[in-house]
Amino acid sequence: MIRYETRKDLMTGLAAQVMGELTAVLDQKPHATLAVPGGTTPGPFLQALSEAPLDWARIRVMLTDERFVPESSDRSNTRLLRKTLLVGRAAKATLVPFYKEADAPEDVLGALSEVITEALPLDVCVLGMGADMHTASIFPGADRLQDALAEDAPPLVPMRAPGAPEPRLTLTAPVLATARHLHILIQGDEKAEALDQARAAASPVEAPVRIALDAGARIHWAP
Ligand SMILES: O=C1O[C@H](COP(=O)(O)O)[C@@H](O)[C@H](O)[C@H]1O
Repeated sequence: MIRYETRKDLMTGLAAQVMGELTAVLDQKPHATLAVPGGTTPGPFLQALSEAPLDWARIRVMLTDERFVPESSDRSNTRLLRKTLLVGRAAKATLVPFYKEADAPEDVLGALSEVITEALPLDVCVLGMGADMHTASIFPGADRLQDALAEDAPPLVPMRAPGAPEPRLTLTAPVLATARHLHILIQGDEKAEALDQARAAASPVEAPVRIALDAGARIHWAP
């Protein structure tokens, strides 16, 4: 685990690492795909990354997961992305959509899966984690947990869980675990304790963040 002294150091330090990884990827191929989390943690990291001197026109940006709410909602991860990352230099990046208006995520699953699949595999993936050890929108006790963890899971699945107030769409374990560069971004003692609990857990069924831990993700933490 990389321990930063302050949350500011955490956000700028991770942004610098992601910038380095994206630079190396773009040296090797025409396009790079970056996946980032939503939620309450990553805002300052996304802001720091938006100023990185990268050839953003060659970068596709997607979320690791989305709450099934319109962008007008404060709970929209897409809204967070537009306000923090897709500004300044990074405004030239291509946003891979994770939401389309409909009654239920199942109604737009086919269309979204198509565009998301075209942008895979992930070159760089930054994941968040909840205190309940969920990552992306793969929650313990979720209705389609086993589907999302399966080796042959499709890239995207809808998810409903007791701890999630709205339905979700999430990237699945095979997509996350095969990202070329994989990071977990967390802060605070509660998350550090949850991570210890996940390390001790029997499997990703109990602690979905184990998908990333077992795949060798680098953990970035500050108090
Ligand atoms: O609901 C979500 O939760 C996780 C963790 O979010 P945080 O607010 O505890 O930082 C996040 O990684 C995920 O993208 C989001 O949809």
